[in-house]
Amino acid sequence: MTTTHSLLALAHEMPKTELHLHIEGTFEPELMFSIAKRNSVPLKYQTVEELKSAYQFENLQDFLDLYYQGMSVLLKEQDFYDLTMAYLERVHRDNVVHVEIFFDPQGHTSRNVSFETQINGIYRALKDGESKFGMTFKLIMSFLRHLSEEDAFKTLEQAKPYLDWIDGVGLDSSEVGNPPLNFKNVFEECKKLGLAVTAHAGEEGPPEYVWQAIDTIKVDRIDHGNRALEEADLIAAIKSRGLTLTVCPLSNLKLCVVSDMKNHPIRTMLKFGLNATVNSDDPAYFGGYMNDNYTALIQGSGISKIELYTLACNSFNGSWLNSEQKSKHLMTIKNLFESA
Ligand SMILES: Nc1ncnc2[nH]cnc12
Ligand SMILES: [Zn+2]
Repeated sequence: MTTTHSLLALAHEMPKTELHLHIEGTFEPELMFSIAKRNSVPLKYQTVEELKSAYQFENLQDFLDLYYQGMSVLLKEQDFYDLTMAYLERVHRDNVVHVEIFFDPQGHTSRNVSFETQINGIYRALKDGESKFGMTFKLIMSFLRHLSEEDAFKTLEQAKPYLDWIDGVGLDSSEVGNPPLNFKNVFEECKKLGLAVTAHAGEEGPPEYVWQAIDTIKVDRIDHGNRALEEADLIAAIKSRGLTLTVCPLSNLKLCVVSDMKNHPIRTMLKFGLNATVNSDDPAYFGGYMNDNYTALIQGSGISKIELYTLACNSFNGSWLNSEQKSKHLMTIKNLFESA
């Protein structure tokens, strides 16, 4: 018999990949205070505890306001390196073996921190993480959807010298009122440049935004996708195209996208045959990294061993690893589940 205890052990032990992670959302208050101090940037909060007590959100925008405030202490290449390395060290302990991380260039260039400064720090940490932990990675540049498409094009120009380091592009920030359609041309250009494409859709925004992401932007993956479950035709379209959904349980709870883990839609997604995966989104703000997300799902929504196995496989299948790398990890997972 599979007990909750043995499922938790399996979930923690199995190799994992994280496909939906904003590096700026891994900024732990302790590190934020230490970087703020060395850069002589004042913070609105006096102590770590005071800052943490502000992490009460009623919706996505409440969180984004704090998220942009937090990242404003990142000024130098070393700051981006330290932020990224702290995340890699943390998730290495969760048996994460591959990461595909977002960064938000416009959140920094808007404060006169150059694209070069950001990417040099992030990429150097990712390369060091690869040598130190054997952790492979992909880097995804995300456009802020509350800004214009023109601004996104400017960012793409800044990225051009670094395209060898960038695997894909994403679309994030305030969803409602900022549909994927507004970014049709810039994503077309990104596709021509050979970049993979993903977009946040259906986190708070309506099913129509998910349609736009798949039909107009022609995404390779959907970030969140919760509200796709409101339309049977949309579920069928996502399924027939074999698109992966990068679902974020603790994020959904913290941002009131779901009211209780008991009602989390991930099991429904699996029942419909959708390729749902588990991810942490902004772990420093939402109360947990990868294993915490699995723990919350196992304890809260009662997922079974076969569902856990499907989630583990979906993550590698939905990653941008090559087929040989995928097969290697999938075999490890299969052996682990068979012997458990
Ligand atoms: N959950 C989220 N949704 C949209 N934009 C984000 N930026 C960081 N986290 C985000
Ligand atoms: Zn996100």
